[in-house]
Amino acid sequence: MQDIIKAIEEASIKIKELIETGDTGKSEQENSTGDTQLKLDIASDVIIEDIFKTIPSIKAIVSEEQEEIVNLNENGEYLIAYDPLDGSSLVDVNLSVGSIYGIYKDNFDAKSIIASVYVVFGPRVEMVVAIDDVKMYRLKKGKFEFIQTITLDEKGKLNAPGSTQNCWAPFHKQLIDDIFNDGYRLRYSGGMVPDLHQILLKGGGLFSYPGTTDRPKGKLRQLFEVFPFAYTYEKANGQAVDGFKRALEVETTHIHDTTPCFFGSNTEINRVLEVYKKNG
Ligand SMILES: O=P(O)(O)OC[C@H]1O[C@](O)(COP(=O)(O)O)[C@@H](O)[C@@H]1O
Ligand SMILES: [Mg+2]
Ligand SMILES: [Mg+2]
Repeated sequence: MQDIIKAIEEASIKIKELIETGDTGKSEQENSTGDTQLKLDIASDVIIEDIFKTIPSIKAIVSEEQEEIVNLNENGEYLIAYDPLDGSSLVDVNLSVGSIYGIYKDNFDAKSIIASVYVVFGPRVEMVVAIDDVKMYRLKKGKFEFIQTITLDEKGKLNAPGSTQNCWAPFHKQLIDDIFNDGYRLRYSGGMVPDLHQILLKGGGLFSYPGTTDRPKGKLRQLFEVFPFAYTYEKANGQAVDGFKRALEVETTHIHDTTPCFFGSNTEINRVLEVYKKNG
């Protein structure tokens, strides 16, 4: 596993350079989810794939930006699903973005995830590794230094409500309104990595990306986005659910499947489960 973490560190140093100097324009291509790919999405995907190809312990990889699984080493132990540049459309307005990696064994599905890593590219570059616990590292002078272990409080103060609000179910809108009426503060940048990183570091709160009338299964992708963060939140003493059950119990039928998702500390997630149980 250490070889994979080192590979992610190496890729992140290159992606940082790419973000700082690369072209933020659109490419001519779409990915499997139908998003127009930015040149930065494609270039960061190439950086990661080229580095992962040199690691013998990786059996196969799949990227949010590619259609198919890429087999690497027959005898490799690990499968990695990754989102090379999450929130890439925020680079041109100079907001934070990230990379997300889910490390799986045997199958690309929720019950096979065994570790998760994400990297935030903001004013500083930070890497968060969840294996048995959740550890944060910061890039300083070309090296990732350990900074702290992350754990969530039982209850937080932040609310990050995602997706198109005029497509929310009325009970979901009521839930979000009630949370604001209880004094929670709005914190939503449109980048899943910095938004979830903020909630983790500020002790807790709620990030939601529900199913909506325009996207009943939500927007966020199971293997590349939801399961890795679900793993991290659970290891940090929080929870991640699809409204009704643990996100890590959601079935995957296709590598690019999406799911509604909610991440947070225990008080907020229990509140979501209660409301969805009554209305779902
Ligand atoms: O603009 P919306 O609908 O709230 O969606 C925001 C979400 O979409 C994403 O940007 C999707 O990720 P990509 O940029 O990798 O496609 C998440 O980072 C973010 O949480
Ligand atoms: Mg993404
Ligand atoms: Mg992406």
